[in-house]
Amino acid sequence: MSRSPSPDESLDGFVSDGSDESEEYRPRRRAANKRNVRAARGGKVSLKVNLSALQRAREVEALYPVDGEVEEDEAIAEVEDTGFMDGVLDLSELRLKDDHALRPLWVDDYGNIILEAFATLAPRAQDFLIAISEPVSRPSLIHEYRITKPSLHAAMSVGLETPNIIKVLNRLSKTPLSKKLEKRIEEWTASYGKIRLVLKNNKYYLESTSETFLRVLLNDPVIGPCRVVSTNESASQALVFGRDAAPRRDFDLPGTRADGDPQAVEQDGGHDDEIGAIIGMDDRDDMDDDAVHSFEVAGDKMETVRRRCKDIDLPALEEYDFRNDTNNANLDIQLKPMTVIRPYQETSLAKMFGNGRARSGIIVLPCGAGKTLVGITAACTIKKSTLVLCTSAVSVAQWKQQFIQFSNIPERQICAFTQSEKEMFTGPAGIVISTYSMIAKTGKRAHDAEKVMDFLRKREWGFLLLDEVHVVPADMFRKCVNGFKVHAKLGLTATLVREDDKIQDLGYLIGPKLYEANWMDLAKNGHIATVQCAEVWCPMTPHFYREYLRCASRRRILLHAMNPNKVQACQFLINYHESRGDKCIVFSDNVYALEAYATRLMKPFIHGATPEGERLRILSRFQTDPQVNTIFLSKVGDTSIDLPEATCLIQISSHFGSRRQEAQRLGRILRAKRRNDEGFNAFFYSLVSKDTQEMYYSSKRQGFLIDQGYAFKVITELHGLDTMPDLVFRKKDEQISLLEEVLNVGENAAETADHYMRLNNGKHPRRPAGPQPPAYTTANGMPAVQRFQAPLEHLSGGQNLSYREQNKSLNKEMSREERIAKKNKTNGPSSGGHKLFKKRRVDAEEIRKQRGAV
Ligand SMILES: Nc1ncnc2c1ncn2[C@@H]1O[C@H](COP(=O)(O)OP(=O)(O)OP(=O)(O)O)[C@@H](O)[C@H]1O
Repeated sequence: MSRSPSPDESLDGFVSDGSDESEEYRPRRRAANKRNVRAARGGKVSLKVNLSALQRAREVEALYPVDGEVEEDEAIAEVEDTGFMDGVLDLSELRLKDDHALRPLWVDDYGNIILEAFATLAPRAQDFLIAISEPVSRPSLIHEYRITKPSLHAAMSVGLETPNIIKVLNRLSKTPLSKKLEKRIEEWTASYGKIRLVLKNNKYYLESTSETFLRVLLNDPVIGPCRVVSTNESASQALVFGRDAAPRRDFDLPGTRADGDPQAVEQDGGHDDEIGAIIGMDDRDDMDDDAVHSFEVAGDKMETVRRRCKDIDLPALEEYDFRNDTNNANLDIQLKPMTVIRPYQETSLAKMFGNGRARSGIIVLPCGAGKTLVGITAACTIKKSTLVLCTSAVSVAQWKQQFIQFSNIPERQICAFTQSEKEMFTGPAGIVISTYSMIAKTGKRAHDAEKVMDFLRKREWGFLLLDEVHVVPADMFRKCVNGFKVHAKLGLTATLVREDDKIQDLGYLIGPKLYEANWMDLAKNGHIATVQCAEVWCPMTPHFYREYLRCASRRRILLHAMNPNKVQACQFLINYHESRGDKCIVFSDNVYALEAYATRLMKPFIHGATPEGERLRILSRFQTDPQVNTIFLSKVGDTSIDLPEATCLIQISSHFGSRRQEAQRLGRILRAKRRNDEGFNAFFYSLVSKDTQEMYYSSKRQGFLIDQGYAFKVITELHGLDTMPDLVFRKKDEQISLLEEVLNVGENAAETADHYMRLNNGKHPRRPAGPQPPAYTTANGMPAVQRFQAPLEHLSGGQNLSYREQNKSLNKEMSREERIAKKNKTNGPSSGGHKLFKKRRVDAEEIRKQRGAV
């Protein structure tokens, strides 16, 4: 029987790298290997990787159809580059090592890696893989990773060296690493760290210890012209800039250990130092021993310079030696003594400050895992002026509140720059929090806003914090990164995905991904809630489906959102969960559907047009009032709404295939207060109208969460729904009335379609496979004429009395109630209401008194 090593055990003792194997064993091994792979394919260990490049390419192609053959070529090129073919990672030709059962990895020539997550060594291997590769998919038993150029650069940036990467990978792999992969890793890491981009005295310089590399940049047709040539300097002359101080290795965040200390790694066990090194040891100080050559580059050309450096495989390293920065004033900020950061927050920060400097990059943590505190701790470590950019004014308020809650920053040193607040700090250093749109605004600004912008542009910032960093690649926002003089940048996000291909741009706009937490691990440790996910299939009623097949795509959105069976399913789930004591959020992207559902089911709702005061009132009632257990939210609630009371989420209409939105919505219940109760589960339901395009989009949306290890169950029947009292739209004529209403609302009601068309460059979505609309539609699928036959009373709502009766908005009810309560409070219980009734009340009081006297 094979011996199971303990996780801390050295790999040296029981593992040989297979290179000493004699030729005679090979055929047998190959056969064993093939058997193993066959067994794996048929049994527990499936090597069929569902998200292959080709499949992804097809999915993207289906969503964003592009004419021509270029795409196919690109897909094939990608397949060749990644080694995937028809969804299968072919490892059958590889030779297994003797003790392969003890090793947790399968690694192919292209850097595709499968981790057996159930193996004893899996936790350590996982730490290593997160450092050197991109997590692709991490369900419960088998994880998939991929080594890419940026992932290797990220590994180098946290102090790993090429020989160590190859050595550890080889040790953990069930088969010897191929020479091809070794060569790839060597090539991809060869030029890393040769160039640095530094900001000194408000000017950017490209630096290198090697004059040769610097000359390559100087002579480059793109970077060369970005150089700022001083009057007394010839264009070909590289300027010797001086020596940099040696990097310090003390990482002194409150409550953290000295990760950069080599002794700490030794104490971990000297034999395991290569794996231990990923925690933050850094031996790269060769750049600091030699003279540094540099030249200045124009501040407004930073994006071009960064991108070009990446393209020519000389990525510019951006590290900020904040401890030795005497030019910028220090900010007196530190975490409050009672603030304790969690282990994963500490690990992510160790990646940023592992060598005593601040590395620019991106930290990926699930929603509700506390990214804000990670950002605040980073700011407390750098202790220089900090600029925070987030997505909305609500987030600005939350960041400010959390800075004050977790750190000792005085309120006057922290300012907000939004539509309504235009503050500037006094003194040499401080913190400014603003939104991307505020900064990215083009055109003329108000005088006070322009003054603040001037204040922001003129100074040097020690630290730029970018919340929800996935928005940055959008054309509108990328200038936020380039518009300021910044030393260190940290991007925070839960979902490093976009439906366009711009996410890669973050690599040169911000920096490499420094850390990505595993959602399932955080859930297991109680930092976020455990969620049960389900997709509820709601058949379309015959009337709705007939119209669905006839209508243009914009109208279809409304039809599948307003499907009466879906409304019923929603009502059933709300009732079920409210009776269990859950608090529910129902999400709908479609505002028309949102209002219609909420008014029909008598629940409050919030969307873009809901006034601020009403929003706050509804949210506070949801949190505190046992009578208000369900609210309806449009996409305004996707991010930055902190409702730890919510334990159940129902999605009735969503924004096409957005994986990010699905994850962000799930994030609303990951913060559930009750997450630490024994056996507690939060619930996430997606209601999908069967046999409509929603089915396709729904599976696409789930992609990201499935990769994080969530499993979606499909519910085809809700038991007890038929017998539920007060079930809405039980009668056929009610359903028909609803259909009429849907067909009669303006085109704008299908609001989400516009967004899709924008994404799709103005083209109409492709028709899904299946029944096609009848012949009276035009060539591009639009209906020539829209006719609907119905008796007059249907159109006038004559048959719709029972529907109209409940058609009141609870929002209005709630604000009326609250107004009365407020008046009662100020005027005493017997007063309030209209003055006419006040008079009557006084009269009634008189009469009562007289009766009492009798
Ligand atoms: N170490 C910690 N100690 C105490 N509370 C914490 C800690 N980390 C996070 N929290 C709390 O957890 C909650 C969620 O944190 P936060 O809002 O930063 O999450 P997030 O990751 O930014 O989520 P989202 O992506 O949804 O905005 C907050 O109430 C925050 O105060």
